[in-house]
Amino acid sequence: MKSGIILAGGEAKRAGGMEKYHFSYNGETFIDRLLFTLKESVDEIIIVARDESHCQRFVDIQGVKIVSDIRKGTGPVGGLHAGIKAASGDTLFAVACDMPFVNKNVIDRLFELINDYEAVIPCWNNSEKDMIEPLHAVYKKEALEKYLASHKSLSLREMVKSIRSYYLNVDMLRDIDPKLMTFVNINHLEDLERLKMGDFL
Ligand SMILES: Nc1nc2c(ncn2[C@@H]2O[C@H](COP(=O)(O)OP(=O)(O)OP(=O)(O)O)[C@@H](O)[C@H]2O)c(=O)[nH]1
Repeated sequence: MKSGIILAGGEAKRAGGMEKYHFSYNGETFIDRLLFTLKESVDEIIIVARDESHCQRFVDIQGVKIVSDIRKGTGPVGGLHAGIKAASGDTLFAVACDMPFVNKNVIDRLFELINDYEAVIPCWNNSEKDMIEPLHAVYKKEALEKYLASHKSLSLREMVKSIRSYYLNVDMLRDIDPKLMTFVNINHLEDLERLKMGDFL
């Protein structure tokens, strides 16, 4: 069984404390766009809010589990921790809520490639960016549980290092997402303006 975990907490300092999941593109909120896409690829969806009162913002959404951080203030990895505890799937797609163009075919490809690995993490190996995409990645729940249970202070980077990951060069996804729009993420209000101007398209 596959789970999708949407991380919706955090402080969004770079976006002036706004709720990034509620940003919109083409009249659709980011969270609605994500839910629409994830429903096609996973068997259950979990939204991880920052705390109980933040959970209330999502209660009208049908057919999803809503949980909040247990280890509060620990960033995205804390959100993952709470999401994993609630997940019934053995494999999961973890995604940030600030990604408006997440692509179903890309998610399916990441799930297909996991085989005996503990994670499939897209990575940029070129001049555009030199980074990995752990918040648009597929993980085996068991591997994350092991890390999270045995570490008092949580670090996404450390977690990723400690598991057996397949780092998938993003160029391998261009056949299904030529401009790699799936990885666009909106962290700053200026990014949102650029999105509205069509800069990312
Ligand atoms: N549940 C939960 N989600 C988080 C937490 N921190 C970040 N996120 C989510 O993880 C994703 C990536 O977050 P970042 O952009 O790194 O951090 P942020 O707090 O949203 O933004 P900045 O304050 O600008 O760094 C986003 O979808 C956030 O909503 C957290 O502590 N708990």
